This record gives sequence, structure tokens and C-alpha cells, in this order.
Amino acid sequence: MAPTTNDESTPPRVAIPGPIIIGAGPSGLAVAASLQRLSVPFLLIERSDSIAHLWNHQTYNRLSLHLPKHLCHLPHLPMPKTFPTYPTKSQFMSYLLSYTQSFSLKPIFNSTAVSARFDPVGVVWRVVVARAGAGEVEYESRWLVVATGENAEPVVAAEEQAMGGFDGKKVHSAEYRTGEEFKGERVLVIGCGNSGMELCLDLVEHGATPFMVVRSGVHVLPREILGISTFGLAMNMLKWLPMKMVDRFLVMVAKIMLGDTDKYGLKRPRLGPLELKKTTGKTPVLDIGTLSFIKTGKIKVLLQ
Ligand SMILES: NC(=O)C1=CN([C@@H]2O[C@H](COP(=O)(O)OP(=O)(O)OC[C@H]3O[C@@H](n4cnc5c(N)ncnc54)[C@H](OP(=O)(O)O)[C@@H]3O)[C@@H](O)[C@H]2O)C=CC1
Ligand SMILES: O=C(O)C(=O)Cc1c[nH]c2ccccc12
Repeated sequence: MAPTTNDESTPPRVAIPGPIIIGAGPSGLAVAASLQRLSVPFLLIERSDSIAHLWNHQTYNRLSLHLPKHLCHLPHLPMPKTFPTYPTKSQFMSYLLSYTQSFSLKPIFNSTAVSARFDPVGVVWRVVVARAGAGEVEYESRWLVVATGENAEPVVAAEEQAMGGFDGKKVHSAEYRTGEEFKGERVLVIGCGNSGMELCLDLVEHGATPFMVVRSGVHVLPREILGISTFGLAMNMLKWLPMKMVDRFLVMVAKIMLGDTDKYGLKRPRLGPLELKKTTGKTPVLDIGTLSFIKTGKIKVLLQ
């Protein structure tokens, strides 16, 4: 389609005869593949120069899926049988690449959506996209899919910004790769979500001493219950039982399997893990070994 220009001050307009998808991470790729199978045209734009930028460039080396592969594969193409239950970051990346190829997806890279507004007159979305080295273009479509991810932008805490006087090494979890460079050091880890917890584990394994700041509470759950994925179990139980009841079950089992985490400074929030996720977006932590180091004091918990 040749762009059409209305006047000199507005970017050229291109009408898309199907949905515009913003973001070529796992979700954007899944939507695109599903449309491709139905021969529905679409435009898939991505601000970076490759797919799944967060997975590829903003994650630590030891990252593996916390949920089993059968609960993480994208539509219409399961992960290879040769993959372990919890694929590594590079296995997951290679899966995403072969997924992209299998469905002949061709994201338009280096293209950043700078605005999206619904035009009630034309009954279309107008999405202005800045293309590296090629200026702006306004795509219009009746359908817009925003698949830009929940964690694409690193959050830098106000406290961290205020640490002007601290001249030690500072890294955001998006830049952290390995604890190697912290061997023998004392490291303050701010945050006790899945990232903070796993970074502490990585630091201990590399001979550093982590101190983990816990601001509010956290639900630590076992990754599996009697060999079954806790997440999978919770999702199945939700089909039959109210969320409050599933939450009560999860907390009860967590207490039996992991002990009373409050004792170690990991105070359980009043709301259950699923209700908390639903109302605040805060994800429960699936323990993959950090807790045992907290119990033995190798990882020190600091209460705020
Ligand atoms: N293998 C996997 O599958 C992994 C998945 N993930 C997922 O990625 C997503 C992002 O995880 P994550 O990076 O851990 O981020 P989260 O948003 O889940 O956690 C951020 C943590 O930082 C704390 N925090 C934020 N600001 C401050 C502050 N100023 N002072 C003290 N503490 C602060 C929060 O505490 P508070 O609650 O008080 O705000 C919270 O504990 C989640 O969905 C997670 O489950 C992450 C790692 C591995
Ligand atoms: O470990 C992660 O990053 C997860 O996403 C786990 C997760 C998300 N929602 C949940 C609900 C119940 C148990 C685990 C999870």
C-alpha cells in the first residue's frame, strides 16, 4: 500500500485491512500467528530490532521458565519434546524464533508506536509509528492489539534515585546478568518478587552475600505440589472453586511445604496470592531454592 499524505505537517497515512499489533514479544507473536492461520491480514510492529526483546536483552543468565512448558507454549505449536519441563531462557528464545519462522511472521522492526487514538468519526484507530531512519507514518485500522508487555520498562524506585551518595555499583534487574562480578561482595537487593528472589539465589551461588529488602508482604509458594505445577493446579481448581477457597488451599499447602515464611521476614499479605494478583497485579513468588538460603541466613532479609 502506498502511503497517502494529507498535508505536509501530518505523517503519511496507511490503511491496514486487518488488526495492528504493537509488540513482537510472545503475546504479539501469538496473536499474529493465530491471525496468519486464518489468513487474516495484520501489521505487526516492534520497536526493537528483534523479537522478544525483554527475554533476549533484559533478563539474567540463569533465567528459566518458572511454569512448566505445557502451560507456556504459544497457540498452535507446542515446545519441542526434547525441552526440559522448565526450559531455559535460550531454549525459550529458540522456540520463539522457530515459532516466528513456522508461521512466516515478519514483524516490522525498529518501529515504535508513539501514539494511538481512536477516531470516532472514521471509526478507526490511528497509530502513529516512528520508524528508525524513515520518519513517521500513521497506520489506521479498525482493530488495535497492544502487546507491549507488563515489564518492558525498568522501574527505578524513588529510593534508588535518591541514593545519590552511594558510589558503589548499581544495576537494575534488567541489566543484571550474573553474580560472577559480585563474588565476595555484600549486595543490597531491592525487591522480593520473582526477580529479586532469584537474583539473591544467583548471588549466593556466586559467593556474594545478598541482603534483600522486603517492603510489603510477599506470597512465596512452592513451584510444584506433589509433582504438579502449583500454577496449573490453581488454574484448574479455579474452574470449580471460588478464588478465596483456592487461595486458602495454596496458603495452607505453602505453609506445610515451606514453613511459616513470616518468621523470616517474608510477611504474607492479607489477601491471598490469586486475589492479590487479580487486584494489584503482584505475582506470587514460586520458590526455586532461595527460601532455603534465607532460612540458613545466607540471604539476609531486611524489613523496611
Ligand atoms: N522465571 C520466571 O518465570 C520469572 C518471572 N518473573 C515475572 O516477571 C514479572 C516481574 O517480576 P519482578 O521483576 O520480580 O517485579 P515485581 O513487580 O513482581 O516485584 C517488584 C518488587 O520490588 C519491590 N519494590 C519496588 N519498589 C520498591 C522500593 N522502592 N523499595 C522496596 N521494594 C520495592 C516490590 O515491593 P512491593 O510489593 O512493596 O511494591 C516487589 O517486591 C513478574 O510477573 C514475575 O513473576 C520474574 C522473574 C523470573
Ligand atoms: O513465577 C512467575 O513468574 C509466575 O508468573 C507465577 C504465577 C503467576 N500467577 C500465579 C498464580 C499462582 C501461582 C503462580 C503464579
